[in-house]
Amino acid sequence: MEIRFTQLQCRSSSVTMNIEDWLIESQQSWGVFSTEGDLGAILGQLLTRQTQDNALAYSGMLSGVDYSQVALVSLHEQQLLLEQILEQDDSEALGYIDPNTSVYGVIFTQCDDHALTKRLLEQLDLTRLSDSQFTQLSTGESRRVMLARAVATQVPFLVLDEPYAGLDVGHRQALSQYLQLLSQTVQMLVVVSREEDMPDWIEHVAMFNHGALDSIMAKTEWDNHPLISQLTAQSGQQSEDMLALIRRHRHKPLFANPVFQLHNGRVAYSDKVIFSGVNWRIDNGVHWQVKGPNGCGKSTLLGLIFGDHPQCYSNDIDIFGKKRGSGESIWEIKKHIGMVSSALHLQYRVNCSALDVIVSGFYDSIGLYQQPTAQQLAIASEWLAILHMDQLSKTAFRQLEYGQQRLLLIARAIVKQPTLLILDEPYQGLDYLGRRLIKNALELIAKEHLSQLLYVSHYQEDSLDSIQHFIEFVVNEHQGGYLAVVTES
Ligand SMILES: Nc1ncnc2c1ncn2[C@@H]1O[C@H](COP(=O)(O)OP(=O)(O)OP(=O)(O)O)[C@@H](O)[C@H]1O
Repeated sequence: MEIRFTQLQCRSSSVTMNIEDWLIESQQSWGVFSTEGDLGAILGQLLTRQTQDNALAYSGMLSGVDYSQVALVSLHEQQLLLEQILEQDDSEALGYIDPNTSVYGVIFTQCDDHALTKRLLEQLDLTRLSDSQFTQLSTGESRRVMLARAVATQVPFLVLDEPYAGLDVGHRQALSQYLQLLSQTVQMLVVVSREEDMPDWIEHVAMFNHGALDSIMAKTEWDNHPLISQLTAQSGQQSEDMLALIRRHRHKPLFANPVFQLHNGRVAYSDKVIFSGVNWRIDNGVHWQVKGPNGCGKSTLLGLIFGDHPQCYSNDIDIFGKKRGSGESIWEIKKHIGMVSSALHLQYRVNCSALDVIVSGFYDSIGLYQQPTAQQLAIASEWLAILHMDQLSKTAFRQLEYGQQRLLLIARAIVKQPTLLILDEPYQGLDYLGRRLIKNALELIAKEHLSQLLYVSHYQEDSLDSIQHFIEFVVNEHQGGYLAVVTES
């Protein structure tokens, strides 16, 4: 497909995309790097016209696209599929699991071809999850299923918006090799917001700065581009502003040690043990990073702390000086925890305004059902200004882009300055600047002990200097599943 953008302008809620002239020649694959705004979402929508009734308006010219021959992989698409399955889920009424919603099913329905489905399962390391329900997968597992689904459509052009988001190091490498092979037969636009996610095999890079196509270059030229260091300095200032806001509203909750303790933790689903023999003690003031490959149980472990995992009562847990299951109120515990995760993002399916989302952090609610105080509203408005979202204060959460939603959920978690701040892959969907901003802010929060961090990220570059304690899941050779090793650096 030969696609040409000429004097094209297109507006989304985060950014206005401007392209003077860009030619994607037939059989070329491109890497797209964007500093700000959800460029992947805009390009994806333009090239698929996926929302025909509500197609994204643009001025200028876009020629050469055969919309029916383009498939899109994005976090937004993933969220939509999950929502769709959850809404239609009548497995309880049916008394059996709908085969179309298994991993195999969601891929097979795209191609109606058993041999291709099996091949994709193997190529994307999904064979062992073939019968699992799509809605029960971990973040990295779902990401790979979304890729397999797109490839299963067998269209000649793929838009991959942040395809590496949520994948562990091993799966990122494997995916890069897989995409390189695929690029021999399928054209791709690979949109990334992390420098190191730009695939080595990509030959052409389009660099967008503040929404405008800034330059087109060979990959070697891009590797040494000076824009990156300028951007880093810019986001540093914004994070300082954020910290000033947090410091002003500082308060100090006190719990005796240990803040949390898990004795011989174990989580299993019928025939499958996820982890066992996990002992973990969290003391005051110590920040932790949870590590391990996709599917090892990181989110599950954090769910045991937060209290929303069904097996938290079958485990021996002490939290904030109380034994879990001893009649403690779950709300009393949640009051001291701020949480950001893909599961929470999926749960946040209410249609309140951007401002209300941040305010809801004071009440630990999904949506806002109480009359906030003037002070709470003022703090939430300051957060919106720091996130450059003050114009969107009244915009409904669900109308915002995935990355903007994620920024609001991060602010929602931080706003009450919880004792424990649980950040389970917080940067998913954030653009380059958003990620820098949040990472700097988290580093400062940790350094000043404004909250105690429990942190998950698969990227080495996301490591926070203030985190020196690690709990890492490794394969349990003897008993199956994973066990956890605690280390200090
Ligand atoms: N209800 C369930 N039934 C069966 N398996 C489940 C269920 N819920 C979760 N799992 C499995 O539990 C495992 C652990 O999931 P979890 O989300 O904790 O992984 P993770 O380490 O956070 O992974 P990632 O790095 O991909 O985010 C996954 O393999 C997932 O498929």
